[in-house]
Amino acid sequence: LPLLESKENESSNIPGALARAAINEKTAESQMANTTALTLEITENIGNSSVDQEKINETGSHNASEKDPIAVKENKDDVKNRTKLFQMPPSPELPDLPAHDRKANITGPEDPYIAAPVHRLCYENITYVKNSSGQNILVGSGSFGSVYLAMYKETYPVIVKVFHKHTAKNTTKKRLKQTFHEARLSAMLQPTGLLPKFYGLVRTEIDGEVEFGLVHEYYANGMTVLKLLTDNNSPELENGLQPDWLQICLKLVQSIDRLHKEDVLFNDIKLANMLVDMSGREPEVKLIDVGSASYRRPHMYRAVPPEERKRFFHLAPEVLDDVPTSVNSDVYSICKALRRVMAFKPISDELTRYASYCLDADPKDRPTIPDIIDKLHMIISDTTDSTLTKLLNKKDEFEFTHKEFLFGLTLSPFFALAVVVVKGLYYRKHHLAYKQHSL
Ligand SMILES: Nc1ncnc2c1ncn2[C@@H]1O[C@H](COP(=O)(O)OP(=O)(O)OP(=O)(O)O)[C@@H](O)[C@H]1O
Repeated sequence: LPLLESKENESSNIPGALARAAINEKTAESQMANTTALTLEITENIGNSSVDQEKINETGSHNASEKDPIAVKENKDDVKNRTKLFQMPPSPELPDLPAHDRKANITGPEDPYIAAPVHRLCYENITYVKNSSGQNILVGSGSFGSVYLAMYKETYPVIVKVFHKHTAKNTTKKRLKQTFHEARLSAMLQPTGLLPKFYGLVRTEIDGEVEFGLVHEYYANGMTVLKLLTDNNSPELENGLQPDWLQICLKLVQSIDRLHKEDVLFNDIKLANMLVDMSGREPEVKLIDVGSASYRRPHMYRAVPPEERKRFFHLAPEVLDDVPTSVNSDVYSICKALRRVMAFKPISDELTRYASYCLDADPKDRPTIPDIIDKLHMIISDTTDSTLTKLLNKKDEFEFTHKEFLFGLTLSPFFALAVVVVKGLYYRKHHLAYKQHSL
């Protein structure tokens, strides 16, 4: 999520590929007003009574009922704010979403940012998972929101991301805009598989606060790349094997490449914003937190004073100087992430050198993402060759021989047994590692 407030940016400032998509927002907005494409769809099979409980009518008051704790608890100010922000339709549909989100430049009602369906989920289908003391389980918490664990239709583990209420810079209006921007991007990017599955939006009540929450698949037990890198006790390492960090790096860069192909800048690339699933043959990386991402336009971070810059170590220096974000600034953040991985797991000096060179370079001299992908492919093939040779030698070194056993036996049966056990364990470890690398 944006750690800083973004500023409205003139479309004339949009560089390169993004500029071609810049449109007259006003035209698009008026088009939007006449189309139903803007309304969020309800695909849930909810009966009329649930619909009534969920809907907000034109006058902005809730159809409160005993079964609707949210409606009962909503205070007048919230209702007024929401009514002002949206034209509430007298139907089960969610209110129209503002089309003019400042982080998106849409081309018209058919634009995927608008046309991708954002499903509205019935809150009755969301059950929060509680800990032993009866509190909701908090999967994670960031500067802008809290992420809770829940079950969807009592079957699918999901997370519900709810934005923090009323901080100085987080008014109801901004929060809703932010929620809907993230919802639209998540829906639009579903076909790419870059994000965990997005189920939709739910009106929810968390710790007495009424909000719209974003509902996503609970992916990889919430294991971020950063956590995997720093947490030695993570279950993924139980089999004694190290994750294939170069593959993870490659997947990470490929994800951003794919994102750019959808005309989306991530603008907040860091290892904490990537989940990694280690359960398959290859690691799978998914992006989370597209709150700062921008569609067909750059994002503007407010200039950050030097003493505060440490907090934004992952962002390109120029964007902290009021320059709009770009493909180049995403490249900087990618290289920062790669160097961070190498700082924890110094597997390849070449990658460390390459990432450092990218960070030093002038924004326009930074390599392109395809350059980085090529480089990673090269490093992976070189490293795999040398790793395989090393592993093969190690495997052979621990291979158990009859001679050793007989020799051990002449000394002591216990000693022979100890040799068998110790060598067997080592052999198994190196054999597994060899197998993993040679696949
Ligand atoms: N789909 C998901 N599956 C599992 N865990 C998730 C998922 N989405 C988020 N999380 C967990 O919740 C944490 C916070 O999520 P997220 O980054 O979206 O919040 P945020 O408030 O936007 O954070 P920040 O703005 O500080 O980067 C993540 O670090 C991750 O551990």
